[in-house]
Amino acid sequence: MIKVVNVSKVFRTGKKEIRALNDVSFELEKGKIGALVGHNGAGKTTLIKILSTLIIPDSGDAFVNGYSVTKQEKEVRRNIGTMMVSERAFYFRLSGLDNLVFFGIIQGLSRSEAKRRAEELLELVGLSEWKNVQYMKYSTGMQRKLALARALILDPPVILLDEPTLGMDVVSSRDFRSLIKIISKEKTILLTSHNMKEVEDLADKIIVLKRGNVIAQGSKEEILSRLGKVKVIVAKNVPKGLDKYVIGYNNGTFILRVPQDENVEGEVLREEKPTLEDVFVYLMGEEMDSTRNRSGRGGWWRRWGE
Ligand SMILES: Nc1ncnc2c1ncn2[C@@H]1O[C@H](COP(=O)(O)OP(=O)(O)OP(=O)(O)O)[C@@H](O)[C@H]1O
Repeated sequence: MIKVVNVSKVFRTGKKEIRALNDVSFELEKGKIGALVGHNGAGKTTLIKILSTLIIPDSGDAFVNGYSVTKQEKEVRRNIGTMMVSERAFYFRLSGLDNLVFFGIIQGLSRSEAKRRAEELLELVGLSEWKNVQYMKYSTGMQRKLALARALILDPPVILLDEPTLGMDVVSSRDFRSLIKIISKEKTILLTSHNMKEVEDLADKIIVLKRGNVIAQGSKEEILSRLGKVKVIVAKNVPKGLDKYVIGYNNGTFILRVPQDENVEGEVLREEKPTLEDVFVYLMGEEMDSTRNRSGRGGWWRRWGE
């Protein structure tokens, strides 16, 4: 179980203050998969780091299996397995098996226990055939699987995964998602992702962060209910503020996926139920434009069309 209670975190660099998390609260029950979503810099990794006891919140507290991240760090560490996005801890010249045995031993297992557990986990993540191959020869997908195996070494009840399928090809990421589902039956899993299809496929609960604030949370159905239908429109012009809904551009005409009640002049091709991606774009508001168009000259399609 994970419980986050009024967590805030401000980073200070020189005179600049960045409010990475602002009064964030949510709960995730045992056996559930939670997904933290939000634009770049929304605060997802900061929250994962707080839950991993890598950084301390300025205020509020979070609980992992009932243990406080601010007061019971050791207990929290025994209850979590983490897989961070920038994974540099593995030894490149050691095999997958030797890497896992090493991490088992430094986490307190005897050599024989570590070997037994490593073999078991390599089987689980589908790397048995590659166990004696050096880590540096592993593909991105294999490296990520090994990182997941390492997170599971002590069989912790809570698993934290920061962008677990980043950089993986379609088949590997689908494979990895199946693995996450298998593991989740016994555990609480919190992951971050920018891939809305992945979130749709995996998450029992979705927590949407925007500039460090939780702006929506709930089941997939609850999040989807934030938006009525969407319409796909071919239009000659994009009304101000609706740039984020453009999905295509061709010879001076735009294709938009917009919430049904938005007023856009054009030909409506079809109306559809919204996807999570639609709701995400809708909820993110001007954030999408500011992250996509740093030039301030409008979307890629505008620049392309100029
Ligand atoms: N150690 C740090 N020092 C200063 N600022 C930081 C630090 N870590 C994070 N930040 C800032 O805090 C904000 C939240 O960052 P965070 O990495 O949590 O976002 P994120 O949602 O994980 O983003 P992304 O999707 O790009 O990984 C950002 O503005 C980031 O620049």
